[in-house]
Amino acid sequence: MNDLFERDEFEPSTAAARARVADVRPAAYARTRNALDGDVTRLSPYLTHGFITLPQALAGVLQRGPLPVDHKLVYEFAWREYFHHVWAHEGEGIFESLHEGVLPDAAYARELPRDIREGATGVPVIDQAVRTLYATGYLHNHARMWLASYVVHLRKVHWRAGADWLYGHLLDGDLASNHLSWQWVAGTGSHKPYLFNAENVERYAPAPWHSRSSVVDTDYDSLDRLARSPRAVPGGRGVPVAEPPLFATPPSALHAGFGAPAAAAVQGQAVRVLHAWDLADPGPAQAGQPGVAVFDAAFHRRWPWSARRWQFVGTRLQALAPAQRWWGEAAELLPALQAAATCSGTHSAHLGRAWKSLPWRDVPRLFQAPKSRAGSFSKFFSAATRGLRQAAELAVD
Ligand SMILES: Cc1cc2nc3c(=O)[nH]c(=O)nc-3n(C[C@H](O)[C@H](O)[C@H](O)COP(=O)(O)OP(=O)(O)OC[C@H]3O[C@@H](n4cnc5c(N)ncnc54)[C@H](O)[C@@H]3O)c2cc1C
Repeated sequence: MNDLFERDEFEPSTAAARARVADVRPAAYARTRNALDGDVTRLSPYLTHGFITLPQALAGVLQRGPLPVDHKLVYEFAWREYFHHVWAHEGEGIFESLHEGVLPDAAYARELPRDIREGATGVPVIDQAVRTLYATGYLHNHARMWLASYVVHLRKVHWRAGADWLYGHLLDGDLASNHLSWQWVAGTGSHKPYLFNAENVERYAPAPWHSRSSVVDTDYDSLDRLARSPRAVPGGRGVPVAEPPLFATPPSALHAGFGAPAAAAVQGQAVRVLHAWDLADPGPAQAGQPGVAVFDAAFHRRWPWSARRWQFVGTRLQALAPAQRWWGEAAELLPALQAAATCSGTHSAHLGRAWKSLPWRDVPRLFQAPKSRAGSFSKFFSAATRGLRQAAELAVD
């Protein structure tokens, strides 16, 4: 494995998130963002887990100079909100194909083959991506697109199997961005399949990723024919790497800090309710309020995480809610919170419907989304930026 991504240590603090914002160089971003060693922000774990919001991130970037509203960075921020807009309208529907892709759903296998999970396909770009994912919990957007395209269009594995696997290993795993991006690559959420070849990899990735003489070393017409044929290309026999385990409960080192909900501990107090998607510093109104961290066991049974992600989230929650970290079903956690005089916090769509009963504030949005479901990203973006010229005219914080 090359050491291109070894520097990707994600420290679970808002100082680290702010430092990443301070490092953003918008002109270089726009010019180089497609390259694996390009000037991307690596903000995604912090955005997913609510260390910082998109309005705050953009405000930080704009402190160093104005940007037009259609700047590439603003545009990429908008993808995140677009996917959440689609999730808000489609709900559980995002976990099914939004429409038929190049082949019917039944043409794809429902399990991810072992050689892909073990980074042993023999196609360097794929095996490098899997190793980087397991080593860092982060992948550049282009690497995610290559991986998803290979899984779906060449190996004929259903996008859902790939999406569930990738979600578990990412530090920034976000159900809307992840599952809808897989659908975009698969062509079930877009109008054509995303395909790539060895030449494309050579343009944007370092030498160890180059994949000449492999199945992707061909032209786009041939790739399109492969994508439209129900026959999978054969798997590989490369050198395997162990897939890190996923955990539906916090691994033992962290588990010690979690307890059953304890109504008596919050009786009559004003508390800040924290969860994995709201890891921001306390707002002015919350200063001095005790934090209660809640983990909804049903969510984690359905969506297990890597030890790295548990560590990232768990360490931060330990700092924010040193005394009360509750683990249980929503039906136990919510009644215990009712003992508090008031509860403040920020909602996340990752928490189930039951959690809507708390008096949360909504996640602050940068873009004013259209009321009805936008049929495409470009429709969403034009509706949300109509009449605006400068990024500063968005809802920056
Ligand atoms: C198959 C696949 C799976 C993905 N899964 C996730 C996921 O689970 N969580 C996640 O946050 N992103 C996901 N993405 C989107 C994108 O790859 C990551 O947001 C991006 O690579 C994160 O790195 P960055 O912060 O350096 O991005 P930058 O390029 O620096 O972009 C800045 C921010 O803009 C947003 N953004 C940029 N590109 C996209 C995009 N295509 N879609 C949505 N938001 C975007 C992210 O919040 C990102 O942090 C996925 C993309 C693909 C193709």
